[in-house]
Amino acid sequence: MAVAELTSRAAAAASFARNNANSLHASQIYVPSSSSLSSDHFRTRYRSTVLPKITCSVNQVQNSAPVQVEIPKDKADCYGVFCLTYDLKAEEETKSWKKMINIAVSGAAGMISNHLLFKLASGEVFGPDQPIALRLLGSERSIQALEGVAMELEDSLFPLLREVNIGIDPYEVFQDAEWALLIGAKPRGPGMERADLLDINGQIFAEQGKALNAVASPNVKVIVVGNPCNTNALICMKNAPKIPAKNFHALTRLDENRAKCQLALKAGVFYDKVSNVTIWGNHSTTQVPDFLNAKINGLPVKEVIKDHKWLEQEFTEKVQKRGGALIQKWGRSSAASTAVSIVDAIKSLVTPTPEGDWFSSGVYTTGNPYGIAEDIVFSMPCRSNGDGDYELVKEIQFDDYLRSRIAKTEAELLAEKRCVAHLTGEVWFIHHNSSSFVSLSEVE
Ligand SMILES: NC(=O)C1=CN([C@@H]2O[C@H](COP(=O)(O)OP(=O)(O)OC[C@H]3O[C@@H](n4cnc5c(N)ncnc54)[C@H](OP(=O)(O)O)[C@@H]3O)[C@@H](O)[C@H]2O)C=CC1
Ligand SMILES: O=C([O-])CC(=O)C(=O)O
Repeated sequence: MAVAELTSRAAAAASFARNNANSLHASQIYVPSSSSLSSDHFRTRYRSTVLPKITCSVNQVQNSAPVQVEIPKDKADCYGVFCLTYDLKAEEETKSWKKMINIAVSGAAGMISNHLLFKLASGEVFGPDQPIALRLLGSERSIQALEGVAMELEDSLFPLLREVNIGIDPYEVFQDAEWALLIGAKPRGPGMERADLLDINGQIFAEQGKALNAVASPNVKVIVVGNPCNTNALICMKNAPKIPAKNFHALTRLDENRAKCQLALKAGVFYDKVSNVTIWGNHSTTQVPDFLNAKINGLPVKEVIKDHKWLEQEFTEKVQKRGGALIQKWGRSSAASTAVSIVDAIKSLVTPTPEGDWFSSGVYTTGNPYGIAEDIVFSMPCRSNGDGDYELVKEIQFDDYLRSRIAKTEAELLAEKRCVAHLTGEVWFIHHNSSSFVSLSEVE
């Protein structure tokens, strides 16, 4: 296709391309054969009496090894308009643009991605001067659909979208990723809890953690969306020891947004008046939407909403169970609002947090100032100066109610962690004297 045939928006893309000719060649990755896994079996045992809520059915597990796949040369091909390479010379409008960033998205043919990818490509997330490359991960079952996604991206003529790669091998697709948005995972259906997905989805995040460790940018920021997202994020992090633990997030921003909406509704204000909302803990029905520290119009929520029983019961439960309520209505889990909340989560890391406010994210607890158990991924209040990193907020109040609720969600995450010991490299034993769980590190 000649540049002259492009429309004006695509022509703008072409002008950028001339300026960045070296990096502009997108490849579509077709991998016909499935990955090979090693069969290094070992056994892990669990006792349901200690952990009644989380039951693990994994008795025999496979250790995954790096995916070994060969990409036949004749199959390597770039995708449509993203194949175009241009000769040099910048045009005026692209001169001030930033260096392109690589964004990897798994589950790219799924419902959430179908909303998210177009927001990323539009510039809404990283800004109107930030060109991006999308690296889309699918599977053999979704490769056709992924091509459809790439076609729609092509047809949208986004000036900032410079490259699109699609593939089914995370070791290819995650190459040099600076952001990894890990969405691909089975969603729950009606009547299920998110933790019921651990057996099915946990392995995905072990494999993808290894791939990120091997090929992504060393400072890649990882947002895990696939459920149960906190423990999946922990699995991913443990399999990627070269990447700073602080870079891993589990998406709890949707819960924060839901909490803000319910508080606004009750107080009769627009939701932009609600701030300082923390979701503590797990993205599950034990999560704790914090109304003690939250504010409406700058005032403590408890001063504005006097019905404290409503806050403790109806409000809390509504936020905790919103995902399930939506599944009952839709027959599938929330997708559009999840995509919006992923956008919010990224923007919170790449723009400075407004003075005095904070945002929630599921992050690694080691070194946390709240006394929450170490070595889990727990939603906590964060602030960022906009460089992609964050700090935990120190000035937080606790009361007995908040502490007891936090303890419950903490216990659930510790139980989930034990269930996935085979995926995090930690092996747990039942101590023969005390009948309690001990980890290998405690035995040694
Ligand atoms: N943290 C949060 O706030 C939220 C998290 N979620 C979670 O996000 C995940 C994705 O949701 P959504 O995009 O709606 O789901 P979809 O079913 O639309 O897409 C999920 C994608 O995951 C991949 N996948 C991997 N393993 C499986 C499997 N065993 N069964 C089915 N699909 C699989 C598939 O892609 P492929 O074939 O290419 O691998 C599929 O396209 C789910 O786990 C869901 O629970 C949803 C809403 C909110
Ligand atoms: O409820 C689900 O399974 C999907 C989800 O995580 C949410 O909507 O919060």
